[in-house]
Amino acid sequence: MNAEKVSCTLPGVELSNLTPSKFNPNSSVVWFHRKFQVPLCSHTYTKCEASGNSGSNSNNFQKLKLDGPIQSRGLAGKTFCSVGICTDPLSDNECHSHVEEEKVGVLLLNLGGPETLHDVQPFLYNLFADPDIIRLPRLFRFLQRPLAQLISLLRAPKSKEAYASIGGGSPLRKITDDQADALKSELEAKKFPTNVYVAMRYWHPFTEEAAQQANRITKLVVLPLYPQFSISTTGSSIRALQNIFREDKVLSRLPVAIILSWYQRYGYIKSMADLIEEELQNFNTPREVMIFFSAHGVPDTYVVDAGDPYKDQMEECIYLIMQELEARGIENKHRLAYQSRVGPVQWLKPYTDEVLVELGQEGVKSILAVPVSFVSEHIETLEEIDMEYKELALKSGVENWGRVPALGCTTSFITDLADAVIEALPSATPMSTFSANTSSQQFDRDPIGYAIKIFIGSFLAFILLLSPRMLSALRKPVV
Ligand SMILES: C=CC1=C(C)c2cc3[nH]c(cc4nc(cc5[nH]c(cc1n2)c(C)c5CCC(=O)O)C(CCC(=O)O)=C4C)c(C)c3C=C
Ligand SMILES: [Fe+2]
Repeated sequence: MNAEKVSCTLPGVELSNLTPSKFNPNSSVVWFHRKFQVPLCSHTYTKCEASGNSGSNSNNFQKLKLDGPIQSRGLAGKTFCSVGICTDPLSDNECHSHVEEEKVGVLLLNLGGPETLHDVQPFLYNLFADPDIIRLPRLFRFLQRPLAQLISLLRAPKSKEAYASIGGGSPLRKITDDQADALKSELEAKKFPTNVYVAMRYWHPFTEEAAQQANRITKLVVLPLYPQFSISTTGSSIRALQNIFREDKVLSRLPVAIILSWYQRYGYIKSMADLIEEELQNFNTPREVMIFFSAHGVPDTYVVDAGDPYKDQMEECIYLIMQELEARGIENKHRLAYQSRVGPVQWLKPYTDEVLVELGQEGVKSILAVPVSFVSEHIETLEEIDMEYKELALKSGVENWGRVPALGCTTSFITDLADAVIEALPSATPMSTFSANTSSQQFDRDPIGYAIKIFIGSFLAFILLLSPRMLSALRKPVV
């Protein structure tokens, strides 16, 4: 493959083999995430730049001028952007000699889910105790754990009901284990023997357990099972990893390559288009079906204040899938909406439930739902989409409903993930060490002060949570 190469060095990080998306082919600018110290797709941030680069969006990102424009390139009619990872697979010979003496590991990052109904409340506690999920101002961070305790207790009955309706637990662990096995086999078939580990953020096997297994390897590729980057998902898991790696003598020196997002990879886009094309055939009049992408939402402030690239990446992802479908002569109408909001704040709009009602009222008769932020079946596909949204759509006048399955272990998809791992390997460097002031560190320094804060925090959280608005928001349908 002959890609135009652009390379440039920042202290500790080398950017090489950058390939831009068609959105920004002549740019010589790459946006660099301060916190993760990893370069991100240049095109994702063109909007920040266009808006004068003065908004709070730019806070987390640092602009890096390259020594020449990133050249656009065509690859079977597609263009890609995989800034931060090497996008040029090495030739077979090179790959061989490069990796034979290494013991390479792949760490799959995922959310995790309760395996039994008994696990639901502690799982919810872990989720809400994550400062990347409930983002409190620094002054109120001491409220995090008491708030998590209260919110998880309040939400648990509703969540348990939902998990009960899909068989009493989340299928996420089993599916992720299957994906890990499939990826390992695929990498072996490509002559890249690796160990593949699973690191869940909020349930077993926890990130800490997985990281310990990575102790015996010489190079690690971190691959989130989220196609698009969000602070609340990939960002949170990487923060957890960085905390673990910083504390460990061996891990802190381990060369690591992090794939921040891969929604723009052609293998993924093609696999999604294949699923959609196949599922459309189940309708009597496929051309009249509305392709309805439903993405997991995040609170608005993530994007507006914290510069989360999630929304931009989601929109580009949908654009790329629709381009691929158009290239196959499929020109159906499509919509994107965001599901699974929780709590009293505003989330990304439009909301899935509201759009479904609108579509029904507008006379749309056939809808194909496409879950797009996740690659496994889970509670939000099996319960929220298949049960709640389907019922809502049918009640609103829609007559024919279908849903695209999650990618799971689809061969073309796993093959592409394997390619992403191989391409990322050359960019592995020891993880950067940024300092995070976690509450556990605070406990170590000042246990009495910490206990007082927890007590006051619990009290304030209790009052806050008893407000009628908060109560009803938390009891809203499943997330
Ligand atoms: C890209 C995917 C996801 C984003 C972004 C995300 C953000 C996010 N989620 C919550 C709150 C909850 N999420 C819950 C479950 C859940 N979330 C995702 C994915 C994303 N979340 C998945 C795949 C799952 C299901 C896991 C499983 O068990 O199958 C839950 C628990 C379920 C429930 O009680 O409704 C909560 C709560 C927030 C607040 C958030 C962004 C800030
Ligand atoms: Fe979620």
